[in-house]
Amino acid sequence: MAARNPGTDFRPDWLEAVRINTPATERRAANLTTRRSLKKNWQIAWLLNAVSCIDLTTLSGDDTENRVARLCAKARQPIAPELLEEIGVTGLTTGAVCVYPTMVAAAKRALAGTAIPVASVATGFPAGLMPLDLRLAEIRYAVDQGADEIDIVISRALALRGEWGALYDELRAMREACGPARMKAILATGELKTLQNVAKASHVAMQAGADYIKTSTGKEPVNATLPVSLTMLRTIRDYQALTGHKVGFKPAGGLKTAKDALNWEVLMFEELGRDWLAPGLFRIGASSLLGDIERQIHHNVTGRYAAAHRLAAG
Ligand SMILES: O=C[C@H](O)COP(=O)(O)O
Repeated sequence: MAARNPGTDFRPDWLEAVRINTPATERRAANLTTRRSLKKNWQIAWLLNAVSCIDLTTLSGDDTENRVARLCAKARQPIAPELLEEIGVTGLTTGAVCVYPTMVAAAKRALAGTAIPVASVATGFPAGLMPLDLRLAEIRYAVDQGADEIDIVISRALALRGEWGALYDELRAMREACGPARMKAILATGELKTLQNVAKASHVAMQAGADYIKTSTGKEPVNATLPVSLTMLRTIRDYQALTGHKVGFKPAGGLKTAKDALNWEVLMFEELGRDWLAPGLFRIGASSLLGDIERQIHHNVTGRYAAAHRLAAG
């Protein structure tokens, strides 16, 4: 695990220095994913790495303890063992599981004896439209239930009004409420209107001590995109240059295909380097990505596509 980001005092001067060239960002994001083509063995390695970085997620109104237990079984054994045996891989798990606060205890029980962390969303996920004291209480509840990581949502209204100091204060209080649990700050970038706002919100979250910055809840009309991710990765790079602290990144929402996973890994590698390709600094938030990755690995290993029912991951 990477050392935690302690955050800094609020530094509005760092926000004022933010400059975004939107067309150039879009071009770079488009080029990055077309340039690199991965050979079969490398593709298997990158796909396995992606699995180890997945926050395997269920965030549905009809979640039950049984569904969470099934999700945790997949987190423990994300890829069919006979496939892994063929390529000599052991001990592969997902990066974490991610659930609602009332499901944390069930997830902890189902993952007992493993090192797989349980992440809980909190702070009135997904909209965050609750009084701050209730949002903080929800964080404390989830930590008390055993959550190792907390995925909080930012107040979009504060970002849209440019009230960055107020946003910093809220996020700092959330970071404190998290205690030993790592904090992932969800920016809900699809609702922030401009890349400039995305970059500024990223800075504020890191200054407040976020351990990861995360694009989306999965519930906005527009979730993770490559240009938004590129913008966030560059603020992570700036923040490291300014403070020496490494902050993680979590794209989330709508990532469903092996190709998506590879695209985001390439983006991480090109912009931040190898250190950011491990679960301590990279997570992929996804409820329905694992199945396609497993199909792709099966295809690369055996030369044919498996019928969906033959694979452990749905
Ligand atoms: O944080 C994770 C997201 O909820 C996952 O979104 P998804 O259901 O579109 O994969």
